[in-house]
Amino acid sequence: MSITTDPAPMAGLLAPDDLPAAQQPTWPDAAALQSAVATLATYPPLVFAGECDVLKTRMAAAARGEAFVLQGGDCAETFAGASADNIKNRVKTILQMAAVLTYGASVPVVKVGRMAGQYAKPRSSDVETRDGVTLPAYRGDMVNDYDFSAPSREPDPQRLVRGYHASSATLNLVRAFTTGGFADLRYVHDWNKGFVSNAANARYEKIARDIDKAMKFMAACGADFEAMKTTEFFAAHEALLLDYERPLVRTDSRTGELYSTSAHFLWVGERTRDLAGAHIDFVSRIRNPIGVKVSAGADVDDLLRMIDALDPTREPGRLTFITRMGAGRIREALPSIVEKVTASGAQVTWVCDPMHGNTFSSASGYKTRDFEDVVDEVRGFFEVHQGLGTVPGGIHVELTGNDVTECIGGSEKILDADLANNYESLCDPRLNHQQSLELAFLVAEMLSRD
Ligand SMILES: O=C[C@H](O)[C@H](O)COP(=O)(O)O
Ligand SMILES: C=C(OP(=O)(O)O)C(=O)O
Ligand SMILES: [Mn+2]
Repeated sequence: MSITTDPAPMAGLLAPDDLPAAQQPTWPDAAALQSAVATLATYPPLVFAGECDVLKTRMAAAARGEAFVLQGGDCAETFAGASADNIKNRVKTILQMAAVLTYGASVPVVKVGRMAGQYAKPRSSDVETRDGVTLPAYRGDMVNDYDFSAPSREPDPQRLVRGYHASSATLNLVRAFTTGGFADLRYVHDWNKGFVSNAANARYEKIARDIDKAMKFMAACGADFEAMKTTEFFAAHEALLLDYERPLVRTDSRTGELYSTSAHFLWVGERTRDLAGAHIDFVSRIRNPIGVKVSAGADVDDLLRMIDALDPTREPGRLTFITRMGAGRIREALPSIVEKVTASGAQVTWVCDPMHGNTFSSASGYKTRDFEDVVDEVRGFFEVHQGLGTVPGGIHVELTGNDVTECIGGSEKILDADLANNYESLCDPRLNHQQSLELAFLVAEMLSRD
């Protein structure tokens, strides 16, 4: 593994001032911003270039149908939420989902957390009005505070530095969990402990028993379990806040190439994927595996130009299209996009985000999603790819390991009236632990039929 510590040539190269950058905060104090950016530029990398290259090979395998990508985590991480319990529950949930998928569909699962950097949010509106008072919108903990007061909502560049430290602490714990024995497949039962018992847990227990049995059988046959003691786990977030991302780019000492060291995988969101904009320009300059969100309204010629800009050499695993079309539109909108992209010879990894096209405001006023729509969009995704003979490479889900009530439906039958019970998200509604496991069981069935 290479250590990438050389500061990137920042001037000019990574910060062309002339490109429009959507969804950036208006920092009130230019000198304070300069100082925060300069501080970030001196910090050590959070991830290494060699790890990003490994993830690229995993994404390439998923594009060929030899692996399946599971990306999951909060819509918006918060500094206060970066606690040991929250992080552990999220990691356990992803490990459980991966076990269900691997066991159910006999396919390796590439585990990627929306974690350790998912602190900035694009918003539909720059402002929020409550009881006649209008303030800047909350843009994530790396920009401002959710509390509804003028000082809290003012963007504070010191939050970029806090974001780095929170990401570093989170990633440290994730690495400890996934390489320090906790992710050992022989402890597959333990990942279920501490969660309230429910139908999905019970179903998981059954799979865990089967895995246990298989492991004991293999142990009796003299199998070597060394490789099962740890698991690969990658970090990802939206490359939104350029004042955070640019100073964390480093030169890989092996190759002289530039890498983002803020995460293994970065994606550009639906609201910032302007071909002529600063975000696409930024990710075109780094060598990490990258993603772009694609809505039902995406123009396919735009996407083809994007492929040329981001993956001119057609490098396997380099580019992922994360489609987020909505359950009602995916079956009509996705086929022509996949067809034309495939016909162009490009080899992108197709991942389904069944969350962002299915958000609505409930009668009680909460932003929510119906579990049925989430499942239906994934089903549509599989149907389209099966119909075209292309590869459904993974899913990208907003989830938490906690017992929240943010999305309606699922076998617990969460209703609109239940949303108030435990709605914690500061941005979009997440699947709770049980809904996440249920989704994994359903996707395992779709995958094994594929
Ligand atoms: O997570 C995605 C976006 O940031 C989010 O959906 C925007 O939400 P808004 O429409 O409430 O601004
Ligand atoms: C902002 C997000 O999604 P999108 O860009 O697809 O709207 C997100 O993933 O939280
Ligand atoms: Mn979101």
